[in-house]
Amino acid sequence: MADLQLDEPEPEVADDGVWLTCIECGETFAPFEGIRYTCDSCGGLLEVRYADLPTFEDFDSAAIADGVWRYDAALPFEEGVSLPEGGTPLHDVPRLEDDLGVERLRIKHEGMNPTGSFKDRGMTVGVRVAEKVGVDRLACASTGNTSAALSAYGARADLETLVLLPAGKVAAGKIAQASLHGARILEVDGNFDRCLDIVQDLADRGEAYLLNSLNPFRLEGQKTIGLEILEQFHAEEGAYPDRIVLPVGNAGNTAALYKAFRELVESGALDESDVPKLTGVQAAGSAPMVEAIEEGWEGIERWEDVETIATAIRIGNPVNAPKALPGIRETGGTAVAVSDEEITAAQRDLAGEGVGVEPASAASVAGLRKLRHEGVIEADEQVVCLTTGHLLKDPDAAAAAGSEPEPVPDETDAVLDHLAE
Ligand SMILES: Cc1ncc(COP(=O)(O)O)c(C=O)c1O
Ligand SMILES: N[C@@H](CCOP(=O)(O)O)C(=O)O
Repeated sequence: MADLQLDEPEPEVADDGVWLTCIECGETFAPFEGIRYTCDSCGGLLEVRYADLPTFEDFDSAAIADGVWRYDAALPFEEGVSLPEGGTPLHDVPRLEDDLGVERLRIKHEGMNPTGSFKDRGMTVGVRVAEKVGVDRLACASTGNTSAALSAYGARADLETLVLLPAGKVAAGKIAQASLHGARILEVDGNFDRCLDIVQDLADRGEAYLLNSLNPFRLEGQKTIGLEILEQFHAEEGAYPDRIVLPVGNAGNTAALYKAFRELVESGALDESDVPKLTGVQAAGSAPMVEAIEEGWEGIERWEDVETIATAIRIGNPVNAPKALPGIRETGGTAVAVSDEEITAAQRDLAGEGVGVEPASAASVAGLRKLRHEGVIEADEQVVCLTTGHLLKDPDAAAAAGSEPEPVPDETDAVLDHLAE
């Protein structure tokens, strides 16, 4: 990794060893005074910085199952608004591992979080910050999972929650969650990126506290995915994974995992050579990050028209691209686009090993298959695929990918006859 950029001296604005730094111009800000999501001077993305960076010994609670707050030494607080979250399984998938022909394949299933996706890890920190800075209303744009998580954590904190969703493009389970947790749901006649434009406008006008991944505190919670993978994999396999393959939408996870690894390298806990290669997967119908990597561009170009069965990653303007593109490049990773057919096939592959995921999550395994086929990922690699959301999030996609129920009469003999057919 060329430039870790984490070694700046603690600025005067720091609060208890925590501050915000602009990744573009380096300006620093007090973390909890005033509300800002981007740099006042240049509009660049902000990153949370710490005077003390942790080593693995600082993660001292008893078990991985303790989840996000096991990693409080890497976070701005000792506790958050918690349901609780994290501590997700790292599944073995022996048949898929064999079929794909890699030395080791494990599945980090973030669908096992309280609202069924990794977003909970970000919200436990983000909603805690909302409490600290004292806001009346939380808001997000969402392809579904962010809204489900924000609604639940907003309800937990007893804060008003507003979610803006692209009309007709959000899976049923996610709308049901936002609805029952009591969020006000606005269905926008436009795609996710337009919803986020509007939420940013609302936030700039002081109408709501934005809790998309543009909010740097969200990514602090999501860092714990990377910390957990390293600890779990090392405990069970005796080494760190060579590569982490993950679906990419707004590119928050790619940015968050990269930051987790940079901080560990900076503290001396992780050797640079042990940092896993971050490998992003997008749906072919919404792949601006893949385009930027393939073309060698410094930044992405926004895609106005996006379409995919994986509605969670139907995103044409990934806001975290300035943090995530270096994450992919500096770790020696890559990015690949997969078709909807490849995504559905991977969803079936995972389900066949008992791991139920939504389409966007299956993109990681589809991407691994494609890169393995192309020889980019080699047979001797130890790989973790991140599956980001639970199968029940999108029951329609699951039913369409699965088998049809077979009608039978209510007689045992008739059932046996049917089975014998
Ligand atoms: C299920 C699921 N997978 C993957 C993603 C992409 O994650 P990121 O936006 O962090 O790239 C999202 C949302 O963006 C999601 O909801
Ligand atoms: N897939 C996301 C899109 C928004 O991502 P965020 O991480 O910026 O909140 C969703 O579930 O809405």
